[in-house]
Amino acid sequence: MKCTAIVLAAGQGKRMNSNIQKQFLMIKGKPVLYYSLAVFEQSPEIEEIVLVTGKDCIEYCKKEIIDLYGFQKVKKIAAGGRERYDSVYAGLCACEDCDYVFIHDGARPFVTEAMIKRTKEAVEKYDACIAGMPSKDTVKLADENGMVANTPKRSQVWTIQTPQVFSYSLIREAHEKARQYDMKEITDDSMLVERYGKVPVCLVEGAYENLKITTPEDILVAEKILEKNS
Ligand SMILES: Nc1ccn([C@@H]2O[C@H](COP(=O)(O)OP(=O)(O)OP(=O)(O)O)[C@@H](O)[C@H]2O)c(=O)n1
Ligand SMILES: C[C@](O)(CO)[C@H](O)COP(=O)(O)O
Repeated sequence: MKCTAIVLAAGQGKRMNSNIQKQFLMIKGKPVLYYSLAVFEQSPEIEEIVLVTGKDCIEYCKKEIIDLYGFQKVKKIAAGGRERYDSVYAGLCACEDCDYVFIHDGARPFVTEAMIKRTKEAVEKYDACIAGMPSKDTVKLADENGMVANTPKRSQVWTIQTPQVFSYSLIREAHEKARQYDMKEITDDSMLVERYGKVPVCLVEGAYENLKITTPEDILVAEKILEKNS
């Protein structure tokens, strides 16, 4: 079974408020994007990596990341799109003969081999699975006036991460279908399978450390995690 990782690095990082896109910011001397690529590169489960980045960043990624760190499994670099789902779709179109696809945010440097193994086992059984963790906080749903509408039971609330792993045909078809409609509320790939995929999506343990670098304080947390793990 051929497993391909699509690593997303085409976002603008507006919430980071930095003139360098967050996936290229340095943490402990290496770009954020390096860390997840290195885990997929080393993983015996992953045969190929498709990197998705901005059209203007393809040359930079080739020279300063893929060649510099010697990533052999990055077989394709695709140009991403305006929204995350456009970039995922570009990645899916660049995959060749792939059975399972691991979709991962390049802005999440702390994916691990254990997560890859757990999601691989789950996808073989269910065709669709996503990494996440039970919510540590109570979550409220708000109404349009900023008032509390509802409190879901915390034991049923998970915060969702990547990798999100699917059988290739299932996620490709879900994306094709969704592209016929308004996708503005779509923030992850699981939502497309939930709507169009007709199979339940399995939740798999990720890690609280598997944070997405989103705002400036996340860089400080990421540095601390790297120090602890080194
Ligand atoms: N058009 C896009 C938007 C996002 N991403 C990627 O998807 C991941 C998660 O997205 P997010 O944290 O929302 O990144 P940005 O869109 O870059 O951030 P922001 O929303 O703050 O602009 C990141 O690795 C980002 O590079 C992408 O490849 N293409
Ligand atoms: C897919 C995702 O990482 C799940 O948490 C996330 O939804 C992508 O980024 P965003 O911050 O929601 O745009």
